[in-house]
Amino acid sequence: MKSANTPSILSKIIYDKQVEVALKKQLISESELRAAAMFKRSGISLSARLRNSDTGIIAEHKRRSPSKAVINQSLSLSEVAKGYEKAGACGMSVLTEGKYFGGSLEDLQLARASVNLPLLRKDFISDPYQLLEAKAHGADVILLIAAALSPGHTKELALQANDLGLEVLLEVHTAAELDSHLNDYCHMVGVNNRNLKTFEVSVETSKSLAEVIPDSFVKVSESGISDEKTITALRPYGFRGFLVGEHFMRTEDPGQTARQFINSLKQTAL
Ligand SMILES: O=C(O)c1ccccc1NCC(=O)[C@H](O)[C@H](O)COP(=O)(O)O
Repeated sequence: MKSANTPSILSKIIYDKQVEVALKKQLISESELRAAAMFKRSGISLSARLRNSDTGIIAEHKRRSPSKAVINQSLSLSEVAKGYEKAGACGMSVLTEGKYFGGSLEDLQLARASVNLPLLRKDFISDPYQLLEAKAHGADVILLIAAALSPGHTKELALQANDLGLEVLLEVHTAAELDSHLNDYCHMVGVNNRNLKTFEVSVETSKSLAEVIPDSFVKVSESGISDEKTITALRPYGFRGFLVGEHFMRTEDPGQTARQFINSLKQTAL
């Protein structure tokens, strides 16, 4: 059993990420990142797409994870991205964390070159430098995880992201995190159904937090979604976005799996 002093997986990931960012800052300066062609690009709004969608799928590219180890390491990211776009996903989430998820910023850049979907940089962000990286590699949205940041830090990063033309998805696990961290620079609130200490997944987490998320923010349910019924059960709670990773990525053709999933959702929306 873990003692109270055992660092959680989230604090380990954040610590490693901060070390990595400190090294990267020595290799690539902020002004080099700002000089990237992508800096001139106008972002695509994921929140607007979710508000106007009957299905609301944000399809994720995820090779492995702390909870599942290997999911799928043999796919072409470009083919996965094109498959998701063809399937009718509202947006794509690209895990750019390397050590625990097997992703990279090159994955984000390749996704940008492959599709016109809004792209979420899914990573563990605690430094403004990472916002510049996200913009320079073609992201439209960044994730801020309340459990990993103080409320003040969250607000600062969200404001800086907005200044770069990036939308913000704030991830919460509890009503207390929502209460302390939500600010006007966020566009979407993602309720993570995965407990990052035990890795247990329960969509009840989304249901229980739905009513405390103000309607001005797009509600997104994240993790552990593997059937259409879960989505039809979450819609009456006001959820408009559904982040799906493993369910698509564990198949040989994630785009095709996403297409069947989205088509079946469209049938139920009729
Ligand atoms: O997925 C994990 O094991 C994990 C562990 C620790 C921190 C974050 C983690 N996942 C990131 C995500 O938020 C999910 O990739 C995303 O919500 C999709 O979840 P799923 O559909 O269950 O793959």
